[in-house]
Amino acid sequence: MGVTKKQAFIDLPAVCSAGGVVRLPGSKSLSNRLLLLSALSAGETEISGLLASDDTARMLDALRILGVRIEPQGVSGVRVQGVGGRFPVRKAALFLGNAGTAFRSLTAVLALAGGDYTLSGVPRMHERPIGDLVDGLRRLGAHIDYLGNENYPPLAIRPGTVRPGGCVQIRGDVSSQFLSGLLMALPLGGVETAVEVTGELISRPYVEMTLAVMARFGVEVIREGGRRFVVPAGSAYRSPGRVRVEGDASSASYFLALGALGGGPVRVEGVGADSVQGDVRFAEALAQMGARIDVGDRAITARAPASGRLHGIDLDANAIPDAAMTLATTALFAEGETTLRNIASWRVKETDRIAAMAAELKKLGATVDAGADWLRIHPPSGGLSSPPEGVDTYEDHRMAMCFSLAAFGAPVRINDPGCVAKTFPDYFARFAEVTQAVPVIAIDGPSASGKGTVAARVATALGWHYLDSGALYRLTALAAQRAGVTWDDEQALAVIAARLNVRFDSDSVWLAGEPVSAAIRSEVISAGASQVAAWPAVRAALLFRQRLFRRAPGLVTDGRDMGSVVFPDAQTKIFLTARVEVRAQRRYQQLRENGMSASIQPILQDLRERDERDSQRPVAPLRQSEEACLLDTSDLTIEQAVEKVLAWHGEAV
Ligand SMILES: O=C(O)C1=C[C@@H](OP(=O)(O)O)[C@@H](O)[C@H](O)C1
Ligand SMILES: C=C(OP(=O)(O)O)C(=O)O
Repeated sequence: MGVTKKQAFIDLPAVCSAGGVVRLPGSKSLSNRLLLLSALSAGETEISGLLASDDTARMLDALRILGVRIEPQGVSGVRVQGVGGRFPVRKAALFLGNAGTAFRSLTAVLALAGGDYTLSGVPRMHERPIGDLVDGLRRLGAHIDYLGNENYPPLAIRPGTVRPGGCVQIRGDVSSQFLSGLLMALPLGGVETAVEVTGELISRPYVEMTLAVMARFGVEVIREGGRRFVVPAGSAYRSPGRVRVEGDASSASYFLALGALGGGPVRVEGVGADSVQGDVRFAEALAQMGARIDVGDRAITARAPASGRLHGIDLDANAIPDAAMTLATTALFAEGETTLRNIASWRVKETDRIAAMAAELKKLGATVDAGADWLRIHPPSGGLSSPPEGVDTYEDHRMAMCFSLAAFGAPVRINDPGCVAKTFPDYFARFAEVTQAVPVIAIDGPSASGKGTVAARVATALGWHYLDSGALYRLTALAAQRAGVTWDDEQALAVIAARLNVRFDSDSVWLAGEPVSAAIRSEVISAGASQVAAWPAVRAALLFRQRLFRRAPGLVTDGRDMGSVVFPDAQTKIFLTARVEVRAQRRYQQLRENGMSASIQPILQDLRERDERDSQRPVAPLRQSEEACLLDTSDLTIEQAVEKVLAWHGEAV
């Protein structure tokens, strides 16, 4: 289940359990720090386990433009030829996307580098503050101009009279990346410089990570209390030769949550107890919610609580701003409310994450309260609702990944899923590997083949849900007729299909509160259904609607494109047919039993024409897909056909 960058949405099936092993992609924060310090070092550095994503691509591109030689090595490694503190290219324009870790650190480094540089990013990057860092750098004598709004990128950096030394103050309450960037840049000055943080220092573990990475490259920053850091005279980066990037602890959070929600165990490999990433402490928060967690040296495992259900928590999440987002969607399934505090930085990340999270959680039925720096989630009382318009992701990779967890409650449509490329391009494929979707038996076949009768009986036998997908097309035809819309008006029909107010119960179909089981079976509406079903816009409008029927414990569905288009991942696919003469005979008998007069010839003729139309139409034509088992019921009773389907299903599980 991969996604492309431009894909409008991905429909995640409802998930009933999760378990397995995930080898984590490299840490974004470590990858970009290691790349930068390798480039600034004397000597060559081999980095393995590097993250391949948009954020690291922006850093790699920038360093190459600055004249750093970087060659790929193996599957996920690079060899970086360090420049010994001086970039060969003294004038360049750098585009840094929405990579905070690249933008902030390169601003600091280039401000002390003595060249002419412009730094820009995507529109959202230009809304993410950088004033506190620029102020700190200007105090050191850097020459930086704002090219757009004051205190925000894009920036122009010119050679200044930079005199590191003494003590420079920097604010730490908007982003820790300002302090991290400044600290990483100061060894370029060569003289002792102290940095003093004013205001609160948020996201502190990321500063610890910065100090750990600098130490690995030979620069030991001296700490004096919690807010003063001294970069000693004569500090210079030296390559450690080889470094390996840990797995990304923030990316681990989604899979650990899956383990906690879906039974588990889910084991993430690549981070563990000795990690330098603060986000490993997400596992503790999950344990507080009741999950069973094992933290090993290089792996973490999560399982659901013995009681089965997580419970809400009240947490100061300042130290784990990224992974804390995962708690917000995990909270949808917890007992009681969850409050996340001290998360003001969420407002200036890829989007205003407090506002975005609140808006989308509400769409799923949660009650949400939010303040300037906190968020409280009350899980939906009557089960999750799944908005047909999809969950919006605000060009924020973490929104997309967090909301994949909603699939534990209902099928969910995630809009713009390609935004995960910022840190985890194959996220959805990995998600599919460790989750077990609610099973589907998809029965496709031509008109009057008996597939509906067989499917409904199989559903009853298994205690599963049943979807007669053809009924949705019939309902669209009927609703259109009632609204005075003709069956050739594709766009108007699509609007009707999207807004169908329909309810199925055990033996009736309801349209806008009125029973219509008989009305939708009339010959006129049957012909209308076939006509409206040929319109691509109608099929698109009904796609998610059909997928919404996939709920635990399972779904049996019949139609024309159930196995090929609507549920391509169905566990059991059947193409159910019968000779056209047999189908005509069955339809004839059915009509007679219902007291209608009928003769066989026109029925036969009509079925032949309908077969032709259904198999020739350009959108979702009726044909047996390769994986589908062929069930010819010409010489079978209904009971025999049902038994056959159940037997095939038994083999598939
Ligand atoms: O230094 C880093 O690598 C990061 C620091 C954090 O940002 P803030 O310090 O802005 O909270 C975090 O959210 C970001 O994803 C990565
Ligand atoms: C805040 C994030 O990114 P950035 O490094 O751009 O700040 C993030 O990855 O959640």
